[in-house]
Amino acid sequence: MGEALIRGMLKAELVTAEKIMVAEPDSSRQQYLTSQYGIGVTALPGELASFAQVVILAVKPQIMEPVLQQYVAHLDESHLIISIAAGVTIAAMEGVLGDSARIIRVMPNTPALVLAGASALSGNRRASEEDMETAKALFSAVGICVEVAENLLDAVTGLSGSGPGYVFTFIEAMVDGGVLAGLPRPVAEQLVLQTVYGSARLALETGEPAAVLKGRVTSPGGTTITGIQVLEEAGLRGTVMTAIEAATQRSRDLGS
Ligand SMILES: NC(=O)C1=CN([C@@H]2O[C@H](COP(=O)(O)OP(=O)(O)OC[C@H]3O[C@@H](n4cnc5c(N)ncnc54)[C@H](O)[C@@H]3O)[C@@H](O)[C@H]2O)C=CC1
Ligand SMILES: O=C(O)[C@@H]1CCC=N1
Repeated sequence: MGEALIRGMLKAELVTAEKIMVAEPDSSRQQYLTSQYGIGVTALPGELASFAQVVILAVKPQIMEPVLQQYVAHLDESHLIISIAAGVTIAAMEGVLGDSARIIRVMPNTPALVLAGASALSGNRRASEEDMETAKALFSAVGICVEVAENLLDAVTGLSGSGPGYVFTFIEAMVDGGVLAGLPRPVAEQLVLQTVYGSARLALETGEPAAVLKGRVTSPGGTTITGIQVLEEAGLRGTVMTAIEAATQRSRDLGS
């Protein structure tokens, strides 16, 4: 996800490559990032802290605490700390960095890579209005960005953070359905991706509720309502809701 943000921010021309440095312990990843994006790389927390005014934490939640311990001696109130880690609370980060740290949590998603991300953020009391505007500018450059209360970030993670995973699973299933109906897979893939893209654009650009837009597809006694009946009988809606609640709970568990 960190790389998606790098690519998105460079593509949005929000920052130039020389303004970005990545702390990455894996030397092969270091070489890849430098050659791919022309950005600075280091394995040294001190070098990163000296270079950056905004530090984006994009390591897995399971290792956030030990990683913060590596940085605590190098970070101070001059740094804006932005974490994209699922579940890791501001309080947990303040527990390592101290309660004078300026911390903002953001939950983005991978479409940020093509400037179509969905992010939500929440800051601690030390994060100034300017800090919040900085974070909003960073993540608005790669999609939409909304502010929520921190206790809703688990729901954001379960919904839009993980959401591309649900959508890609549905896309896979639709493509397989097209193949089952006799279409060559490449043709089915092309049609499915455009259908999902077009449907999302139709909803975004008309602002009409999904139920209304669905109504315009479901001809009486037609094919669509026949297919939807199967989805409803299989409990599609309830299953999707349960999946999002389960992912939300996983986010809570990662933070506990
Ligand atoms: N993958 C996604 O769609 C999203 C992920 N996130 C969050 O982003 C974070 C990263 O997730 P992924 O990108 O999926 O994991 P990842 O494993 O692809 O990336 C984590 C990166 O951290 C690096 N790393 C490990 N130890 C390090 C250290 N000591 N110092 C610096 N870098 C270190 C790894 O080399 C790796 O490149 C997680 O906290 C996740 O919750 C948030 C939103 C969406
Ligand atoms: O699956 C995960 O834990 C990460 C956080 C949201 C999307 N991917």
